[in-house]
Amino acid sequence: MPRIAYFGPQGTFTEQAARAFATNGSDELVPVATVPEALAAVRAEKADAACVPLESSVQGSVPDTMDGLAVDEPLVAVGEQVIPIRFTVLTRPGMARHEIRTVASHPHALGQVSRWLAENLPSAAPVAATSTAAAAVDVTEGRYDAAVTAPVAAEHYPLDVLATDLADVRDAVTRFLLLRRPGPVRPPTGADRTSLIVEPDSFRTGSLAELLTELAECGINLSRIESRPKRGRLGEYRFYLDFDGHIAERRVGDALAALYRRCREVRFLGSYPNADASMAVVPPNNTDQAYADADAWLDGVRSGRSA
Ligand SMILES: O=C(O)C(=O)Cc1ccccc1
Repeated sequence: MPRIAYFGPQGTFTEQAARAFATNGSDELVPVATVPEALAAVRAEKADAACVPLESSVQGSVPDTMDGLAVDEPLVAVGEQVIPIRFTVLTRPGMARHEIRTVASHPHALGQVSRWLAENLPSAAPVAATSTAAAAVDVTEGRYDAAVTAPVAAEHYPLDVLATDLADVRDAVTRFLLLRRPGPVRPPTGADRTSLIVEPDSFRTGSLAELLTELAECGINLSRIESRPKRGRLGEYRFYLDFDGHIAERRVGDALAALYRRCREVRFLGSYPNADASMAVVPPNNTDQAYADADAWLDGVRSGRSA
C-alpha cells in the first residue's frame, strides 16, 4: 500500500492537498510533525511520497521546504496542487471572545489573518505553532486559547468554532508538491512544469543573466525564480527555478545541459503536470521537430551530403 507522509497532524491544509494527490484508494496518508520529517521519511524509504507546502500567494515560500529540497539525497516532484486558503478560528469550548489571550497557528496562517485578528481579537497575542493543526492540538491540550486552522480541523478537534471563511487576501492560494525518490520521469502531458535548483559556478557580473539567457534562447518561459542563501556565507545563493515544459522535450534538455555546463550544481526537482493544466506555448523554432530538422541538416553538412 503506497504511503504518503504529509505535514500534519491531522487537519492541516497539507492533508487536504495529500487527499487530492491520493487518487489511488489504497494510498495510506501518514501525518508527520514537520516538513523535514516528511522529506526524511521518503529519503529513509519509510514512505513512498511526501506532501509538503512549497509557496503561498500571500506569504511566499515555505523555508523548510526550500531548504529541505536543496540538501541531502535528491527528491523529485511528481505532482503539484494549488489549494484555495480560507481560515477557521477554533477556541477552547465555552471560551468567550474577550477571554482569548493567545491565538496560535502556523506563521503563514497568522500572516494571512493579521488584519482580522487586529480587528476582532486585539488583546490576543499571536503564537507561532508548527502547523495550523498543531495549533488546534495546543488549544485542545490547554496551552493556548485559540487556533487559526483549516476548515477541516473543526471535524478533528473538540473545539468551538469562533469564525469561518477568513482571509485578509481573498483568492489566496498555496501550492503543494508531492515528492518521491528519483526514478524514471513520467512522460510529458504538454501541460508540464519543471523545477530546478541551480548554483552558478561564480557570482561574477552577469552570471545570473547568462543562465536566464540560456533558458530564453531555448524558448523557455520561467514561471518563478527565487534565491535562498546557502546559509554558510553571505553573498552565496541558490536559485530556484520553475518553468513551463518537460525534461523529455529537446528545448528543455538543451537548456538543462547548458545550465549544467555553467553551474557548480544543478539539482533536478522534477517535471510534472502543472496544477491548472495550462499547455506550454513552444516557439516554432524550439519544437522537437525544429531541433530534429537542424540535427538532420548538420549531419548532412558533416557527412558531405549537403552544404
Ligand atoms: O499548517 C498547515 O495547515 C499547513 O498545511 C501549512 C499551511 C499554513 C497556512 C496556509 C497554508 C498552508
